Amino acid sequence: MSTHANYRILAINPGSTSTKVALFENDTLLLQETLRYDTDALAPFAHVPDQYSFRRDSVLHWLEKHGVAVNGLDAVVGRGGLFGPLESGTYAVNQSMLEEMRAIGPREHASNLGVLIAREIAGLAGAPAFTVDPVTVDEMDDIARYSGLAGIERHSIGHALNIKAVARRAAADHFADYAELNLIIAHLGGGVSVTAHRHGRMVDVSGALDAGPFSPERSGTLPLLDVVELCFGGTCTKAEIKKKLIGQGGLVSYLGTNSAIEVGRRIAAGDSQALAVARAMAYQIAKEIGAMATVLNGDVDAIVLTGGVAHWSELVEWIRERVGWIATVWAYPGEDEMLALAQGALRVLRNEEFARVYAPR
Ligand SMILES: Nc1ncnc2c1ncn2[C@@H]1O[C@H](COP(=O)(O)OP(=O)(O)OP(=O)(O)O)[C@@H](O)[C@H]1O
Ligand SMILES: CCCC(=O)O
Repeated sequence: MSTHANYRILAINPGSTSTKVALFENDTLLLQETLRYDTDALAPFAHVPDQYSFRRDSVLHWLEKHGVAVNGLDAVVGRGGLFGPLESGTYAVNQSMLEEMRAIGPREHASNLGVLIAREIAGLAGAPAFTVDPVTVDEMDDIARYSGLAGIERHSIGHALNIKAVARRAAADHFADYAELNLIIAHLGGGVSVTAHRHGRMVDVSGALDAGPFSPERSGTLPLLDVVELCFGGTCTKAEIKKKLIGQGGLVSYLGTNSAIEVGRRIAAGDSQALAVARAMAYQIAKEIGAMATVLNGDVDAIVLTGGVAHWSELVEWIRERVGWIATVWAYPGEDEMLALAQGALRVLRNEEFARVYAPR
């Protein structure tokens, strides 16, 4: 029998067109929904922080609809956000975080709203607000920071929340501790992050937004001089170029869809272009995994594939064919970021971990 108290935890995960909400009792899911917003509903907001009240109200309405009393919550945990670089862990939401997440500018990202909404609802509940493994978790080795041009550094931006949760889960499933293993973990979602983990630290990250393999909707690394031409060719604005690279790159640019499921269907129907592009995406992912093997000096216990695209068994096989010689490949398809958020909060509520304090570096 458990000796723990029971904790009610609300988890909030804002994505570009939806906010996922979930209510947990400890790590048991009680309710979950994806609150989807029409393009029209978000269109009036010029900047991500402008969506704050609209999204907060949608979460409050959801709680009301399900008869969930706000003052019965023991913690609220929001996904974050493009903070400055920080260590992996659970953070108590503080003023520095709120200020950074309210800022308008180049670091706007839908997940920035997670801690803002969490802090306000936690305030109503008289409960703590947390965030867990934000997208800027940075445990990179210093050597990995060099880009090749003084003044520009490589940065650690990726799917840290799911990657860290899967790392712990995969290690436990194989009777090991994450801190004992050397792993390469690739999150294959709308964006792709390929990461090297040395004994529990994520020491290199391919860069989910602007580098690494192409993905369903991102271009990844591109030939630089062609990008310079694109920027100064006079045909696109800065915002259009960013959108081309981040929302309309990868599968979208080649095939007009960000759905790997749709690409699989086209291949099954004999579409040779879809097959060539999908094989190229697998090739680039495998190549980045190979690069991460060198980061770990070839001492790799396992390669872990996760995220929605890891459901695609054919693509997983194409990757395995190229990297299987490095280490065994474990597939953990999908993601459970809501559970990862709740578990991060729970570790702190149960005093298994301290809540970290964010201070911009
Ligand atoms: N069963 C499946 N077979 C093939 N592809 C799938 C399957 N399920 C989901 N996908 C693909 O996974 C991709 C979305 O992955 P996921 O849900 O992890 O991404 P996301 O949450 O939108 O973005 P990100 O993970 O970058 O934050 C889509 O291209 C989708 O078509
Ligand atoms: C940067 C990682 C999260 C995302 O895909 O936007």
